[in-house]
Amino acid sequence: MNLLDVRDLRVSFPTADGIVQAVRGVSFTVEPGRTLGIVGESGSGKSVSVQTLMGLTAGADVDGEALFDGQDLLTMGEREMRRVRGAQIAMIFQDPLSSLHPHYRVGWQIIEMIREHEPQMSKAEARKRAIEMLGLVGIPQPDRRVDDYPHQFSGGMRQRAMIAMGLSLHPKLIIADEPTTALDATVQAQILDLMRRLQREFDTALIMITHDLGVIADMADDVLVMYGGKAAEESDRRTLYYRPHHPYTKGLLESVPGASGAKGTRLKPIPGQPPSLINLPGGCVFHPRCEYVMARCRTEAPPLHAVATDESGTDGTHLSACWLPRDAIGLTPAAEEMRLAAVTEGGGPKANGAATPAPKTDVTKTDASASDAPDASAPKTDVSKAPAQAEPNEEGTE
Ligand SMILES: Nc1ncnc2c1ncn2[C@@H]1O[C@H](COP(=O)(O)OP(=O)(O)OP(=O)(O)O)[C@@H](O)[C@H]1O
Repeated sequence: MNLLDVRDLRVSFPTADGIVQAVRGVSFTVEPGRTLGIVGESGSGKSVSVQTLMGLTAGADVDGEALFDGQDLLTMGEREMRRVRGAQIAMIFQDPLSSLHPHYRVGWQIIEMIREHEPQMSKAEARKRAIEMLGLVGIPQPDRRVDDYPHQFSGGMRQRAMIAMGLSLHPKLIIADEPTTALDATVQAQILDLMRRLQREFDTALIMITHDLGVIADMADDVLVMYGGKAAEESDRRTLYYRPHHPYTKGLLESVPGASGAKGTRLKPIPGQPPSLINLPGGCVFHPRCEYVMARCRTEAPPLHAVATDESGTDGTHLSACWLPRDAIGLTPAAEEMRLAAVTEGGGPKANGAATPAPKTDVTKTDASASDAPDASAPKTDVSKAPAQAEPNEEGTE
């Protein structure tokens, strides 16, 4: 049974400039003990999706359903939500100081959190648990460091302390939002390793939000690729890396060294910028940047639908929101031929390796003032990290 079942989540923010449609109908599930990686460029709606689940998007208009252990997080009262937050769902952020208060000792903060959720526990017992947890996450001399202030810890230690705090109540689900982005590569690898180890030990489910495909390759069982507030593609990690269907996923893989299943190919950044979430382009939201754009892409938004999982067809677990043929998966010459043939037949310009921005007159607007040209307020592309080893960490390649 799914631990978390998010259905058709929609989140928008009314602002002076217009309505920011941050999340536009996203569905995903997380099973106990498994890791869902959510990946996409800056501004694709990753953080807003999970913050909404935790009741942390004040002022937003929210719609949809998010069943956690059968209970809808989106309709939960604040009191109930406070019980769930921390005890059942823990959040780990990029900046540990967003969780650790600089003026209080690290251990005291962990102890307070434990006692808030388990008031029957004595201070001494809670302190013992805090020391145990700090030891478990690799803080040296935890019985002494428990009395340190956050500034006495290095960045990596603070991140470890936040993980210790997150895990001290043995939550069923951890949501980690770019947990290692601010850390150098060695510390990042140690922290990810630690999270994997603890996850196995406690059988915790994990949602890992990142723009770094290397982190996804290291950690995720399943992957949700987001673009413009929507799911572009969903599958298990291996299918995503070796048999991507959506041109956006393919573009992400081709823009990161070592991430693409095709060896020896040249790096190719995705041209253009993500769309403004106030003025979304009509049709497929990715079409202004897509090298395989066809006539219908400019007017009809493709639904997320099952595409081929491998050569034998679909098993229903590989979903993509793209009009290209269902069998056009992967980075092989045969798949590329299939895509190019579809583009020719579909009335698009011949794909020549460069994005072909759609002419403005062709675009069906989502509202009267909409423009397909990304505007200045559009977030910048930031899937730019170059992980040393960005392939799925399992044996065998194809
Ligand atoms: N409170 C808010 N009011 C208005 N717009 C918001 C608010 N919070 C987020 N947004 C907008 O929602 C969109 C999605 O933001 P989100 O933080 O989810 O993106 P992301 O994919 O997590 O990117 P990043 O990796 O940069 O955090 C962005 O355009 C952002 O500016």
